[in-house]
Amino acid sequence: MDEQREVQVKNPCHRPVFLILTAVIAAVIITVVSISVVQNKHILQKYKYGIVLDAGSSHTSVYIYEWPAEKENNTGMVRQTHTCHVKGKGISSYSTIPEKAGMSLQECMEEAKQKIPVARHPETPVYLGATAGMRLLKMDNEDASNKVLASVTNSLKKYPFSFQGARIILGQEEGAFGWITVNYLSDNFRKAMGTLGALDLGGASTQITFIPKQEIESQDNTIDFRLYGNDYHLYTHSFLCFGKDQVLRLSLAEKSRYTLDKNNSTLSDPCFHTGYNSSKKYMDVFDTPCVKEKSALPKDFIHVGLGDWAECQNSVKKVFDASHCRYSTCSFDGVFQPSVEGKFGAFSAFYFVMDFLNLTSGTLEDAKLKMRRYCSTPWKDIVQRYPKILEKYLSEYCFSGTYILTLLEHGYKFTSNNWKDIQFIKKIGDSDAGWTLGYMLNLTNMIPAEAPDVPLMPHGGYVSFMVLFTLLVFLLFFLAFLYYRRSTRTAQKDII
Ligand SMILES: O=c1[nH]cnc2c1ncn2[C@@H]1O[C@H](COP(=O)(O)OP(=O)(O)O)[C@@H](O)[C@H]1O
Ligand SMILES: [Ca+2]
Repeated sequence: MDEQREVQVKNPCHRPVFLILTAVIAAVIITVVSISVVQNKHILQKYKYGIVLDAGSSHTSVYIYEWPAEKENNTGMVRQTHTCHVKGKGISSYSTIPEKAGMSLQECMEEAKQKIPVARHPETPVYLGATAGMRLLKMDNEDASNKVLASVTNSLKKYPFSFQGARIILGQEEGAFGWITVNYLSDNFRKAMGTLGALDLGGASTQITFIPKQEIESQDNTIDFRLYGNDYHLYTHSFLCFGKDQVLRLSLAEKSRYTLDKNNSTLSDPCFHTGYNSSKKYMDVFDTPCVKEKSALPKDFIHVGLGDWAECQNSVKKVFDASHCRYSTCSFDGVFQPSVEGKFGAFSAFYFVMDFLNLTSGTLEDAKLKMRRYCSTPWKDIVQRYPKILEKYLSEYCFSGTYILTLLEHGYKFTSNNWKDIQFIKKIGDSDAGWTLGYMLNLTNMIPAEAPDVPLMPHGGYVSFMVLFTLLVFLLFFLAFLYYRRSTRTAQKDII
């Protein structure tokens, strides 16, 4: 008995008080750690979806976006999860059979139904934005353009989503929302450390948008945003008829005035490869409001290539009218433009063409040299080298590349010095660069004017802090206990 009592005195860990204390501390640690892990962590990650149809002049694409429901206002949370390219041409090509415009969207919309969870269908917004092809159709035949819009509206209403409207967006919106997209995806709004200008090239129009250093002298070219607590004063301009397909028509129309042969049936063109020879129709050139002066081309003509880059550039330059400007500086056609400033993202056809021609890096001089070489390559060699590329695209790359270099250098006034500031991009992360994401973010109010309140520390940091803090408390208890034990032993020894 005496021995047992002695052991109990020697080993205070067996004291009930100590055991209870240890249990309480352990319980406290487990509780604190569990609470910190669960706190702020969402039990189920729910996703929301949005669908935007980009009804371009050449074709329509359907984009599906996804974002975590509870992080709606955090920048960079929305990503593109699926893209569907509608078969056939753009909706404006259905002007004589408008009912087919709506039908053309069915396949991609069925695909969207499969991709988005059924439970989310009713709350998923669907937007259709039509760009320059429909702007031109409206100029030409407003009734036809209304019928095409009615047809796509009817078709989209039949799906279980929340249809939010089909409309022709303004050129300024196309430019500004493209700018929002590239800056949102680059996380520039949160960082607030400078923004990326946006250059979009389509088939029927082209847009330039950036924050200039100079004052914006024309009201038509300004657009203001307040995003995440910062004010942005943008310069933007959309050039209708300066998309690459319309400029090709303009330049063919121009050439037809002086290069037709005696029989008026052969049109010689320095922007097409030697040996290229294709039968085309008068309508292919003149059936557009962009070509104002209709000339003497016959109903059918032969388009013949000359493969001469320098001559091609001379002919393309004629498309830019630099004869008048009522501001301190202009790009072309009397449009005000301040000096280009900062870095730019150039996407859509800027990317397709420059990527194909291998011109997405290097100097402006390199690009010109490569173009000279490429345009002088005979057509039969080009066809042999790229057997898988669609002939329509392939035959036009010499023209399109020349047009892009001329637009950037002589139109927007980029120079050899700031050429490197243009980045040719298709995607940023998973998402395509283009106006659609910015359009949806704006319409769903997903970029707030003021920066949302953020917790003091991120979730991971908060958990680590709580764990370390609890361990520290535990250690202090332990040290206090050691100190208590040592002092009781010393007291016992003193008694003995
Ligand atoms: O793979 C490609 N190579 C070259 N051009 C392409 C390719 N894919 C699309 N494009 C071109 O990109 C342009 C897209 O224009 P879009 O249809 O968006 O017109 P818009 O923006 O003027 O309304 C068209 O000129 C189309 O031919
Ligand atoms: Ca476009």
